[in-house]
Amino acid sequence: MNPSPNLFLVGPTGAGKTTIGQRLAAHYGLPFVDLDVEIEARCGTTIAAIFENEGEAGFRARERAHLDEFSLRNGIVLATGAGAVVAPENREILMSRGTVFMLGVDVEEQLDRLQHDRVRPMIAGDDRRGRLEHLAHDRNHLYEEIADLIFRGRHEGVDDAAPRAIALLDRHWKRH
Ligand SMILES: Nc1ncnc2c1ncn2[C@@H]1O[C@H](COP(=O)(O)OP(=O)(O)O)[C@@H](O)[C@H]1O
Ligand SMILES: O=C(O)C1=C[C@@H](OP(=O)(O)O)[C@@H](O)[C@H](O)C1
Ligand SMILES: [Mg+2]
Repeated sequence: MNPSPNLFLVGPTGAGKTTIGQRLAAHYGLPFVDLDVEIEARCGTTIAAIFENEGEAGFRARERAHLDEFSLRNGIVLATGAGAVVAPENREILMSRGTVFMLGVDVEEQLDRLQHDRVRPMIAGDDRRGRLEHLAHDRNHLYEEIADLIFRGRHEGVDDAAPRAIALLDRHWKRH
């Protein structure tokens, strides 16, 4: 059972916050919220269009407001976007309002999983490898800093990853 109010998924793009998050929510019988989906629904447009029309700063402002709102719910599984941890106030919100579960993944695996993805603005354009390496350098230490527990992704399908993540969480909750 989940003794803490919320479960927050953080980690790099393509780590599986959205996909594994849904599996975790279904397993524990908790509502699932994906911050990016909520932002798109509320704004009536796509993340890519928000970046285009308002710049990254506009998206970050919306991300901050949505995180503040949804993290106040009780007993949800919430998938953040990979950049949500960059703002210190967001890290504070995540640490103080739930269990922070980091899903890790390395650049090689990200390139493989996201090879057909054309909608994520932070990795759009040339030199995707370089962009991912840069993001990893800037952000990985922030995920690790706020994480209550860390799941290390490997080259495996979601059907193998999800039960591993559940087993890790179960062990964590038994100890806390
Ligand atoms: N072992 C795995 N764990 C998580 N996602 C995986 C795995 N293997 C493949 N994928 C795929 O990687 C893609 C990116 O996952 P996604 O949930 O969108 O990541 P995030 O929300 O963290 O950016 C999805 O298409 C997902 O099906
Ligand atoms: O890396 C980032 O800053 C972003 C990651 C995306 O979420 P995923 O982590 O689900 O790709 C989404 O929030 C937005 O495109 C910005
Ligand atoms: Mg996602």
